Amino acid sequence: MIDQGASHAAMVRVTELAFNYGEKDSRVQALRDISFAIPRGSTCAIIGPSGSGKSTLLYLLSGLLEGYSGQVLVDGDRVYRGRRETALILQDHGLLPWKKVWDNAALGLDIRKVPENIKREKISAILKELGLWEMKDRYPSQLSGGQRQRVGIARALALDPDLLLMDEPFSSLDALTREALQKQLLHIWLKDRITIMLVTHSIEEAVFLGQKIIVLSAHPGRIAKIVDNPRAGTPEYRKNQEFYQMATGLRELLEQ
Ligand SMILES: Nc1ncnc2c1ncn2[C@@H]1O[C@H](COP(=O)(O)OP(=O)(O)OP(=O)(O)O)[C@@H](O)[C@H]1O
Repeated sequence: MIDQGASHAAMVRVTELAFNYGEKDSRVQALRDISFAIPRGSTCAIIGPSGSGKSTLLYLLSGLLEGYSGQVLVDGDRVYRGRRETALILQDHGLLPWKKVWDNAALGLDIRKVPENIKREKISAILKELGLWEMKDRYPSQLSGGQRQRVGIARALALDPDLLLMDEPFSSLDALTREALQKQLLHIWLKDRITIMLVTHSIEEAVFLGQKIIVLSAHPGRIAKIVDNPRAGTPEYRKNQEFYQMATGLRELLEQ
């Protein structure tokens, strides 16, 4: 009998996932034997060396990549391209340079033809929450990297996602801006309890944000370890001894 209850408890459930790019001679085995479950409303960081399949895994979870073997369930259903409640934020934020901050943030709602009054209310609230209200009439070229990233986050949140997938969202930012945005993300998570999965190269970021940390190894990408990190998401964690122990343990694992 299929255990429906167990499937639904997890927001994301991946079982024996494998994925290759290309065919025959040009085949690249990107992922193999990947199994994990992410509880609804929790956070997960995916970390691993270059080429270990982190981005590939995120694209599979978003439904952008198909042709995998194994099972990928999102909210109990087989993953599919265009799931409305899944938001994917890529490294370049995907902002349109010719549109102002307001219109960039509203893009997803425009595509979905959301009525003007609802759109206005929603975008106003989100821009204010993310500290972008004063910049609503600027173009992306007139923003800092951190502000641009926040517009990308605003656009994603406007769609009321239940699953937020982020590919190295803060990698191009300086340390202080990065920490400020990490805190802002936590604030949103605590308020809305969205399930968040993010790919990162930063061990500290993974420990600070990921209640579960999936560590991948390379060639092909496999799970090296899944670490439970229940204190992630608490603002004071970064200053704590446990934080350093967790980060040191992960560093040793990645250096093996
Ligand atoms: N479009 C593609 N065609 C063929 N091979 C690809 C393609 N995209 C990625 N790969 C290969 O698949 C493997 C996993 O790539 P992926 O980008 O998912 O890794 P990653 O862990 O995100 O890497 P990085 O940390 O460098 O961004 C790598 O060996 C990569 O060369």
